[in-house]
Amino acid sequence: MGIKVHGNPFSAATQRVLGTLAEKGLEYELVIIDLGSGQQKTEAFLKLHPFGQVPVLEDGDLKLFESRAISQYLAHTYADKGTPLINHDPKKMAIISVWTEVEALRFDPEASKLNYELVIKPIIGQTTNEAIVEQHEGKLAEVLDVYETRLAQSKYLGGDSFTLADLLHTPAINYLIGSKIKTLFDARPHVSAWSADILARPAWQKVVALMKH
Ligand SMILES: N[C@@H](CCC(=O)N[C@@H](CS)C(=O)NCC(=O)O)C(=O)O
Repeated sequence: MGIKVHGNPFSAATQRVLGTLAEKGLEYELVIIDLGSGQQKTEAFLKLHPFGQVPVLEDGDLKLFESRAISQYLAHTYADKGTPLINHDPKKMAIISVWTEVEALRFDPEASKLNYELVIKPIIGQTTNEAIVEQHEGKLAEVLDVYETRLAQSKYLGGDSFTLADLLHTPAINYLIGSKIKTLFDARPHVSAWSADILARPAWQKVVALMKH
């Protein structure tokens, strides 16, 4: 039995997993879950994901949820395939882990709220709350100041090469860059160059192509 992803090509969390699979050059089947109709909350789907969200990964008899845990699993299990997203040296891996934690705990809380207000709400016919945007824009700017300093010293967040630490950011940055928040990236030359670099990767472009079908 091959790899199966239950998700939606427009979901940033699903895209994290699809981006990892693409970097690893792994074949998979994407089972589309219709989030608009609430398919993720059906009894059948709750058996795969107890919180009723996407993505879910099935690899043989292993079933996983949480996109970052799935990406970690793929990076470790298929370490010798495609792009090496982790490092076997414990110190180098620790630095990658610092930045995967920063993504989850500092970057994403701001980025996902901004994406909800600026990207998702217009799609689902709701009005953007500008006060919420302003609040999280300020917080994201503070986070990106730290990234600017880091990326002035290191080509990628986790070190000299592209790793999971960079990859996990790609879906949210892809959406943010298409919104007015792009100015926060443009104002920081190293962040701007890094974002352009990770968005141009052929593996990410494969994920983008799935949104156009
Ligand atoms: N921390 C989770 C977040 C998953 C998540 O928020 N999924 C969204 C799509 S990006 C979802 O399923 N939304 C529908 C819902 O919550 O009902 C992960 O990284 O997998």
